[in-house]
Amino acid sequence: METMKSARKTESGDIGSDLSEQVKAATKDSHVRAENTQLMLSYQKGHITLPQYKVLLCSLHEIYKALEDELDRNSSHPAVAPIYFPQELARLETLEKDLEHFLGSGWRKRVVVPAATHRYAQRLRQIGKERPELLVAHAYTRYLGDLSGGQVLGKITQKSLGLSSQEGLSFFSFPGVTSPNRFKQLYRSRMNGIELTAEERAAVLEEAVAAFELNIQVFDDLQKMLSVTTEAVDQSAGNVVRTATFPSLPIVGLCVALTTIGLGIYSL
Ligand code: HEM
Repeated sequence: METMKSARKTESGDIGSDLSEQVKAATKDSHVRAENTQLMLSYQKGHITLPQYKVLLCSLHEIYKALEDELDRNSSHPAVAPIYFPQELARLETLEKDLEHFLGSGWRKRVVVPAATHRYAQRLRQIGKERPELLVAHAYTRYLGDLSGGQVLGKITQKSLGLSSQEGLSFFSFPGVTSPNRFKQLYRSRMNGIELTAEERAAVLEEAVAAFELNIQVFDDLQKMLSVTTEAVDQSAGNVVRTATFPSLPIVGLCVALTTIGLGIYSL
């Protein structure tokens, strides 16, 4: 197997031959773009509202359902097994708990996601079937992002929504991970141990950039949905959350009655 020794130089120095370093370098610009989407900027300013957060949870549910279905199905694939940590990382159940908390027991019938979320989930299912070695790019993008920004975002969410307890915030909690930094190191070393041909490695790097792009598109789609309402509020010169209709949104089974959306956010 090839290990691709050619190192590129950046302002921060040698990237080296480790997959984890190469992925980080390849997605550096995409990360800056993701951080600077309007939705992420709003989130960081603490401008998230409950209706907005519910819509975000719906999209995350769709994404993690596809990601974790495919990781589970391919858990013994040589490029998946080393980075398969369902006990420590799985988010699907936490999202379901949070959705039930915020939307009630009928939440499954009330989820709506924008087209970009649907495309993201489709991509995950496609590579899970056709090129499972690319799943590492998606798992890296979501889970290492969750572990990196999760604690801070959890606190911002709690404050923004005025929640007095941790209820509804399971998504940000990783009880199986004692130290996110140490776990990230372990995860990177597992990534670095995956044997890939040069072609596969190049495809993983490309897929990681695509994974960030899919996230950016989800944020932008959510932002567009939310801005419909913002305009309505602006016009009424009030602070009341208005009814918003999104005729182009495909309904994915369940949903948030999108009758009350302000503006919104992400996760990492
Ligand atoms: C509110 C916006 C965001 C902020 C403030 C933020 C901040 C950060 C910070 C501080 C780190 C740690 C960097 C380091 O350890 O060197 C990080 C890492 C990371 N973030 Fe974000 N992030 C944001 C959005 C996102 C999004 C939207 C994604 C992808 C969906 C993402 C994916 C990642 C990944 C994969 C890492 C791990 C990088 C690595 O160590 O290889 N982040 N982020």
